[in-house]
Amino acid sequence: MILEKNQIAAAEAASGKTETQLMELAGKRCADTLLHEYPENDSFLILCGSGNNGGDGFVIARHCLAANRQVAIILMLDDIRTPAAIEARQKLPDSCLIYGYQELSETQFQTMAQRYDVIVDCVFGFNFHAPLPDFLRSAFRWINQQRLPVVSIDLNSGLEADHSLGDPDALHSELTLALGALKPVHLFSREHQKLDRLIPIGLGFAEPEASRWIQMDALQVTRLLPRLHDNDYKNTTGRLTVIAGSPWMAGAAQFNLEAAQAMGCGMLHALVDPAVYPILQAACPHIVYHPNTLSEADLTALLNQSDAVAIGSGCDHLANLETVLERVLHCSSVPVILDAAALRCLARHPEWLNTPHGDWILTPHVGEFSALCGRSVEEIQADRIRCAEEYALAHQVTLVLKGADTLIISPEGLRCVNKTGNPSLAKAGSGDLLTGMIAALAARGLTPMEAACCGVWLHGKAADKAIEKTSLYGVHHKEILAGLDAFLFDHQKELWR
Ligand SMILES: NC(=O)C1=CN([C@@H]2O[C@H](COP(=O)(O)OP(=O)(O)OC[C@H]3O[C@@H](n4cnc5c(N)ncnc54)[C@H](OP(=O)(O)O)[C@@H]3O)[C@@H](O)[C@H]2O)[C@@H](O)CC1
Ligand SMILES: Nc1ncnc2c1ncn2[C@@H]1O[C@H](COP(=O)(O)OP(=O)(O)O)[C@@H](O)[C@H]1O
Repeated sequence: MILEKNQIAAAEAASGKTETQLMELAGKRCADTLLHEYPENDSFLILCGSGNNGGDGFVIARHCLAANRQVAIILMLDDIRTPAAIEARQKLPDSCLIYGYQELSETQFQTMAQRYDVIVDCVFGFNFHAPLPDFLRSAFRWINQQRLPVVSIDLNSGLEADHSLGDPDALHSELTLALGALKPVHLFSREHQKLDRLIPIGLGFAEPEASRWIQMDALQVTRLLPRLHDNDYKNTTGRLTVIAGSPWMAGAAQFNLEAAQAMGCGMLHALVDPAVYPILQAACPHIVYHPNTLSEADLTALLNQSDAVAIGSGCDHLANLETVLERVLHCSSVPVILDAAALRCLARHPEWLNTPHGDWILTPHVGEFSALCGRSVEEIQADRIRCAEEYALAHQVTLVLKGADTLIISPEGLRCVNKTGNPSLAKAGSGDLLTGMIAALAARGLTPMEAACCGVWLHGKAADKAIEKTSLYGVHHKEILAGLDAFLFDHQKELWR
């Protein structure tokens, strides 16, 4: 379950518990987790803020003291502002060591931070808004530089709940305990590398009725995957046209085609530069090839017989890419998946986006997205959700912003952050496989958002399966496709009707 900041109050009210009761529950469960995760003689230094996140810290301190752990609290901000936190502070035993950060010298703070085994970060929770005040920034920067073990409660202090990042000096944690539900920022843990491990702490919240967040899992993906029927034949199992590859880059087309085939696409056509045709014919003999110099009428006829079109992977040296792309974008009534060179071409022709168009799925990595939206890579990475959403809504496209935590946004603003995959995918060619997979799913009749979410999830899952048998270094396209096949084989019964 994912809750945005403005949905939390409703979840809290629907739980039937008061703020104090929720804090007691959260604090107890966090303390139990800490006591379980860290050995008996480990001590805790709890950094508390002025809100309820700080209140959680007081409850945690009380339970850790009761378990005979060595505990000290540092009040990082001057006042305690919320009634529940004030109440939790009052319940602390007199024996609890409590210091005010402003009263400690820098050296005293640093000595304490190093003397305790674990720093528990209860400075800011979901109501933090960047930037960090300077006095905290220097403390956080120092803790991060020393790589001290930090456990963050709910959110790493300095991260913003609804955005993909927050302040660049947000605390880095080795463990974060997410309270009640995941917040959007938790989904970007690999992308911003602010936390190593996440444990959700349940508080009995119910799923919100309307959510913009789509969560994919094996069940959801197998529910969406097209079924094969006994009487199917090649034209009922997805007709896909792939426009890919060019001299010196034949492999991209091969990867598109092999991935689409592995995804069950029945009829594959490929429009390619004649120079790469002999290579592709040898690698993928089951495809029907056409030269990229096809007449306008023949290209239109080909598009009319397709259920989806993929264009751009490895097309960097395709002489007439611009003409072909313009034709595809304006004549095709079926979903078009744009990758790599097609995205760069689209960036040079923003006017194409501003005319009414069909279903387009754009699959940029952050560099390609930077060219498309005119923002710097740093600006996008600092707020991937906002940048991607503004673009998808303004241009009415399905956007697949690739990366370690690929973000998918529909033209209506539905969002999905993918959690499958691993760094074995950080290799040239991985994106070409993804394009083939999404395109095949779109050709099989999934909506653009379904095809994108399913394709990205399966691509990551295939890589996760691949590293069960091959080293991270050694995974290449064959191992990924074998991983995909292994997943589909596991679900064979559900896919055959
Ligand atoms: N319902 C639940 O799910 C449960 C929630 N629980 C816990 O409550 C937490 C949320 O608590 P919260 O609402 O009190 O906010 P929290 O983030 O602790 O602090 C906000 C304070 O920080 C301040 N502040 C913000 N930015 C700042 C800045 N840049 N620089 C300086 N100050 C800044 C801000 O001041 P303001 O901006 O409003 O003036 C305000 O005073 C949540 O994360 C979880 O841990 C659990 O107890 C139980 C169940
Ligand atoms: N560290 C990672 N963890 C998970 N997925 C990754 C990681 N690095 C790359 N990927 C995925 O691999 C693919 C790489 O695509 P791209 O950068 O376009 O490469 P290319 O075009 O060379 O094939 C994307 O789907 C991306 O999300």
